[in-house]
Amino acid sequence: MTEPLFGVDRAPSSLGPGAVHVPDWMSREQQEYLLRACADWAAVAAPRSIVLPGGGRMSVRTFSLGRHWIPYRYDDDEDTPPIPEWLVRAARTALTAAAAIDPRAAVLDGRDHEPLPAEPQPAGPGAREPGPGPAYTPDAALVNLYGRGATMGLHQDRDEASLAPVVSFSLGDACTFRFGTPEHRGRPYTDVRLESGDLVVFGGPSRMAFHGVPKVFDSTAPSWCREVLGAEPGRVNITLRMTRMTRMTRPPARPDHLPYPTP
Ligand SMILES: O=C(O)CCC(=O)C(=O)O
Ligand SMILES: [Fe+2]
Repeated sequence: MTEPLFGVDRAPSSLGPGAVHVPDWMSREQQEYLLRACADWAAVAAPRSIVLPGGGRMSVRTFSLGRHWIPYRYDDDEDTPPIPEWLVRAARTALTAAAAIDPRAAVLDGRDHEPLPAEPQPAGPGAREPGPGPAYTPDAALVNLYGRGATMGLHQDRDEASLAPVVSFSLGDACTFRFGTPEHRGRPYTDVRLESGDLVVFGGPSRMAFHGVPKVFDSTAPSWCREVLGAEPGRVNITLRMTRMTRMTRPPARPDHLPYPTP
C-alpha cells in the first residue's frame, strides 16, 4: 500500500513567473468523469507513440482532441474527437484559480502584464464568477498516457500560434514534473510532484518555459482509478491549448508603453 503523503506540503506553489501548481484542484467525482472520458476517447482516437523527426520514439502514447498534433504542427487533415464544452469550462475555471495565485498565468497574449480584461460581466444576481470567460477557448487538447517507465523529455510547447496559457490536468499515477525557464533546457528548474487531481497552468512570461516529466511513480494512483477503468490507469495528462491567434491573444503591434506617434 502506498504511504499517504504525511508531512508533504500540498499548498499551491509557483513554478516560475506566470506558472502555478494547484494541488487537489479536481474533486474525485470530476477526476472519475475525466478519466472515463479519456478511456472513451482513447477507444476511438488510437493513442500512438509519436516518432520524432530525429528518429526517436516517445515513450508516452498520445492522442488529440480538437486539432490533431504531430511534432512541430497541428494537422487538420486528421479527424479528432471534439473538445467537449464541459472541458472548455473546466479550463476556464482552472485559469481563474491559477490567476488568483499569479495573475500572469492568465494573460492571453503572453506578455508580462496583468490579464486582459475579461468579457463584460453582468452585475448583480446571476453574475458569473469573474474570469477569462469565453476569451479562453482552447481548440486543441493533448492527452498523454504514461505507462510503466514512460517519461517526457524537457521541451517547449511551441507549435501553437497563440501565446495563451497551457492548462494541464493530471490523473492516475503521480509523477515528477520539471519546470525550467524559457531560455534553455538546463537549470535552474523546479521539480514538483503532481498527483491525481492536480492542476498546472503556465502562461505569460513562462508560456515558453521548458518542462517535462522525468519520472512517473508506478502504481501510486488512487485505488478508485482502477475501479473506474478496470485496469491500471498509469498516469494520464491532459493539456489544453489555444493554437490559433485571435483578437484576444494577439500580442500588440507595438509595446504599449511607447507613446503613439503624433501625426
Ligand atoms: O505530462 C505532463 O504533465 C506534461 C505533458 C506535456 O508537457 C505536453 O503534452 O506537452
Ligand atoms: Fe509540454
